[in-house]
Amino acid sequence: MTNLKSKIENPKSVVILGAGAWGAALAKLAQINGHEVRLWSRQGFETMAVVLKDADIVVSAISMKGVRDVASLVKSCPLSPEIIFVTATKGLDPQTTCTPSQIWQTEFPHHSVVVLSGPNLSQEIEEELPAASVVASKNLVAAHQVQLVFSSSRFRVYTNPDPIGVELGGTLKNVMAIAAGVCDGLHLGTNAKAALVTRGLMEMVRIGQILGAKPETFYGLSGLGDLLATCNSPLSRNYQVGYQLASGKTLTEILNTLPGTAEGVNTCRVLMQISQQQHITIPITEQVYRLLESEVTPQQALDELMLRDIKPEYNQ
Ligand SMILES: NC(=O)c1ccc[n+]([C@@H]2O[C@H](COP(=O)([O-])OP(=O)(O)OC[C@H]3O[C@@H](n4cnc5c(N)ncnc54)[C@H](O)[C@@H]3O)[C@@H](O)[C@H]2O)c1
Ligand SMILES: O=P(O)(O)OC[C@H](O)CO
Repeated sequence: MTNLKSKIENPKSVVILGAGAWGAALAKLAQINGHEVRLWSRQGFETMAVVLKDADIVVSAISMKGVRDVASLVKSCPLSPEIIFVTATKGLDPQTTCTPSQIWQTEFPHHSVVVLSGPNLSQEIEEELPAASVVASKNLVAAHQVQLVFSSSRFRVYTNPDPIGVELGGTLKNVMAIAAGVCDGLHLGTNAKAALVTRGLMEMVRIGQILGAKPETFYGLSGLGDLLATCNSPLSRNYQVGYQLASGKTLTEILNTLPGTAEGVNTCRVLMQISQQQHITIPITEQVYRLLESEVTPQQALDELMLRDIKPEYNQ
């Protein structure tokens, strides 16, 4: 354990890849702590090689669709063998169904990869409201280094030894946030929302266990915590997708005006591939998928869920 008051004895050179909402908020957190921070974006003027020079920690806050290309670009640059990679993306690769940390670890097998995830709506972080998050890695020394970079009196960071669980907690909840937006958009009430989020958490645990996560991780900040934040906040882009679908807008109309990325749309499609390959029962995700594909209306999706076979609570 480290006393926060004595923390900035060793400032790091931190590179943030992606200057979107989350990249900018993470850059601010590290800067406030006295670290040297450089931001790379595909619209920027500096080359990746120049930005990465002398970096200690490289944080990816790129949307899922860009992770593979950006990781290969980083690989083409000269790098110190000591660099720690941090991934803050909440998505799944549609081609391989891999998580972002699996992509980074495959590209950089000899480097430590740390997952950063938690209930972290970027606008609230930018406003310096208090929040907590998790850094997870098989290498807990590396996770602790990243914990020191971001921890402050406004941002409390915990370490965790289950990177795939922490990563999937943040990724799978985006699909549930779309469903929660629909629930609120249809004015279904507090009981319905509680049922949806609780059953959604069970669905997340079921998928997560098959993909190698520890079930208990989903009851922490990156699973339950992020569900509570994202399923209840109009600041969440995923929640907004669901809310606006319930009001009758098409997905194309919604995505055309959404500020930034709603990863749950792509994640839902990838989860349908995984559930078919692995025979996992994911009824809420399936209805969100059918809604996104315009196969059902929000009301029909609700009816399908309510009229499923009755069963014990702790059984599929
Ligand atoms: N905004 C939040 O509150 C928040 C919080 C935690 C995690 N996240 C996650 O962080 C990731 C980024 O979210 P965001 O809110 O910053 O999204 P954003 O849309 O604001 O920014 C996305 C960033 O990715 C870059 N990008 C996209 N495709 C790219 C490509 N092909 N090549 C290079 N760069 C590319 C964009 O240029 C931009 O810098 C998402 O996976 C999201 O789920 C977001
Ligand atoms: O705006 P969203 O829906 O991508 O949510 C942002 C973060 O994941 C909340 O933790």
